[in-house]
Amino acid sequence: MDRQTELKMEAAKAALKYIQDDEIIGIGTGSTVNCFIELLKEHTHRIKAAVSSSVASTERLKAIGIEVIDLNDAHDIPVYVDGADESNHQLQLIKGGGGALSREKIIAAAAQKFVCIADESKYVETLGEFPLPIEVLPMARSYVARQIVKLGGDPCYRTGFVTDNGNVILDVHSLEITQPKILEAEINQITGVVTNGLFAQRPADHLILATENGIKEF
Ligand SMILES: O=C[C@H](O)[C@H](O)[C@H](O)COP(=O)(O)O
Repeated sequence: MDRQTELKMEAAKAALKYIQDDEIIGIGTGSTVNCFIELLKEHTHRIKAAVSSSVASTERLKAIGIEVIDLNDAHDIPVYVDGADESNHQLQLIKGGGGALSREKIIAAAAQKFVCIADESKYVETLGEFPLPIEVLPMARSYVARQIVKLGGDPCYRTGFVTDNGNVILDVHSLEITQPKILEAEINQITGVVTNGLFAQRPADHLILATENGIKEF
C-alpha cells in the first residue's frame, strides 16, 4: 500500500465513528470511499442498508453483504460518507473526478450529515486547480462547452467516458473559483447541464483530513 492510500485508509477509519447502529448510510464513490467500504466489512451487522452514488460502489457494498436500496425508499439518511477532489477551509468541494457527481450531489442533499474523507493533498486555499467536472446531456456537449468558454473556462471533453446516467463529462480547466456558490448556480443554469462538481451550496458538514501529522477534523 503506498503512502497516499495509507492516508486515505486513516481518513476512512476516522469516519467509522459517525456510523450508528441500524441506520441507512449514504455511500459515495472513489478510491477513498473504497477504503471506507473495505473497513465496513467488520460492521455489516450494524448497518441497516445503504444508498449508493454509483454502480461501482453498489457492487462493492453488495459484495460485502450490505443491502443497497433506492434513494426513493430511504426516508432518513443520517450520514453520507464521500471523498472529494478538492476542499477549501469552508468545506466547499470539487467532486466528480470519478464522474459520479450528480448522484453524489443528490445523496448529499438528502442526507442530514455529510462527512467528507480525504488525504491532505485535497486541501487547497482556492478551489479550481483540479478541473471542474460538469455532467452534460450528450446532445448539449458543444453548446455547453461554448457557454463555459464565455465564463472564462477551458472545457475538455472526457472522451470514452459515460456516466452511470448515460451522460458525458466536461472537465473545465483554468477556473480560479473565488465565489463557489455563485459559479455553481451559474453553471447549473446552462441548458443541458445536469449538474457541476462544485459542492458549495451544500458543502460538507465535517472534513476528515489524514495528514502526515495525524488526523485533522474540520
Ligand atoms: O466522482 C467521484 C467522486 O466525486 C470522488 O469522491 C472524488 O473524485 C474523489 O475520489 P478519490 O477518493 O478517488 O480521490
